[in-house]
Amino acid sequence: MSKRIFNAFGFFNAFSNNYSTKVKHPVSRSQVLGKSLKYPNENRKPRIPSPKLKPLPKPTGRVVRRAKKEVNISNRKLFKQIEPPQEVLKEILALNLAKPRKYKIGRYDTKVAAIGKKKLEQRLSNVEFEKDEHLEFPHLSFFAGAKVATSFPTEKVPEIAFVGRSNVGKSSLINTLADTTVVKTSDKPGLTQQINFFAAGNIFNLIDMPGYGFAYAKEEERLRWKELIETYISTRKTLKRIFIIVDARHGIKLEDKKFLSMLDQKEVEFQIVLTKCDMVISPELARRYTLVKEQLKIYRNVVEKPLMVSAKKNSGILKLRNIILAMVGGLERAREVANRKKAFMFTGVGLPKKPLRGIDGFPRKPLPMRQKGPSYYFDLRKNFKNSGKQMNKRKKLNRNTTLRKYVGM
Ligand SMILES: Nc1nc2c(ncn2[C@@H]2O[C@H](COP(=O)(O)OP(=O)(O)OP(=O)(O)O)[C@@H](O)[C@H]2O)c(=O)[nH]1
Ligand SMILES: [Mg+2]
Repeated sequence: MSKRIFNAFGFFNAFSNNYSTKVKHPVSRSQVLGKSLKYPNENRKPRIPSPKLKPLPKPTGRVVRRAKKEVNISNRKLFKQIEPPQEVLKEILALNLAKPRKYKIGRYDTKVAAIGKKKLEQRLSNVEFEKDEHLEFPHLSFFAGAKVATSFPTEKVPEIAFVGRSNVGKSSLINTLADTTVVKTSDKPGLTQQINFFAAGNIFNLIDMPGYGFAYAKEEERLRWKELIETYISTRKTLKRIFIIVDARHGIKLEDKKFLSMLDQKEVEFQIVLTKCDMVISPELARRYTLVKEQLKIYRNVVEKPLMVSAKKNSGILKLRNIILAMVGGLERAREVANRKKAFMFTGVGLPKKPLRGIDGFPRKPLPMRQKGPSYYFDLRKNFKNSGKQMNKRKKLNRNTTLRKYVGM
């Protein structure tokens, strides 16, 4: 019996440190008083419990929860503890960057969402925010693709490169930036498999790189891309800046860190751009921005603050555009063209429908408006239309091509 009681005490002491709400008191009263569980009717001499065995105070749920929090704190919880800065929230709101919150209360959705936005606007009304100037970007055209370092084009004009993990949105960002669709994009990682050179007028080049990290391509192929990127970065003299594109949902990953360390070694300046911001709600985005800013403190070659953009919603693009134009010395020309375009919007005169590209890639000064009225080509088209019935198919086709040549259809 003494052995059993000894065991029971040991058990009790073990539990007294690690208490849980749901576990009952492990030692029954009968055990403490010396009654056998096997033979409950057997009367034994009751033992006086030692003063150490006083019943413990009942643990509350709060105590248990606090103890757990201190032990297992996940990265996600740490991330949630970051206080979103007011000026960042204001910027996100002003640029319409983030994803709108979803409210699951039926038909009152939009109303409640609007109230939420209004409240946020009120709270941030006294926070200062600098607006970006609207500038025109020169015409973008593909002129070279390099799979090996020997096929890099000659170094003539300043170059700006876009690098990042696969499928992060590098190609989409270049498209939105230049307001075109010349760069191919895909939702499958690994579409861009060579270094693509795009000429922005004859002022500067934009470089679309293959991604690093996971992609639908062979391991050796990906290693080759990585080497190609590194060669480009270390040998190119005209390279002005590298924009590291980071997914705003995931932040800086291990591959990014390795790449940034490599840039630090090679003394190349870089700036971070958080993209796909339209897929994150505003407090999360503000937290992500703060965290990224903090993580960048260890790198020497990082320049300026990270940028937040959404290629899909075309928000936050102006700032990136202005930084690039300022770097390559195209700011004045871009401002002039933008002003001309603005004047056209007000008066309706000054610009032709299809922009005519000048030597610098910006739309050139429009030609004088043509006089309205029946022209030679107009009459030509009319004649063809009427006489079409009598013609055979081949003749008709031939005439149509001639017509197209004249009219420019
Ligand atoms: N919602 C949203 N989707 C985006 C944004 N930018 C890119 N995407 C999408 O992300 C996918 C990948 O875009 P890409 O531009 O091809 O990505 P990439 O970095 O060039 O990819 P690789 O060439 O394979 O390295 C496409 O499906 C895009 O539509 C964005 O700002 N918002
Ligand atoms: Mg791409």
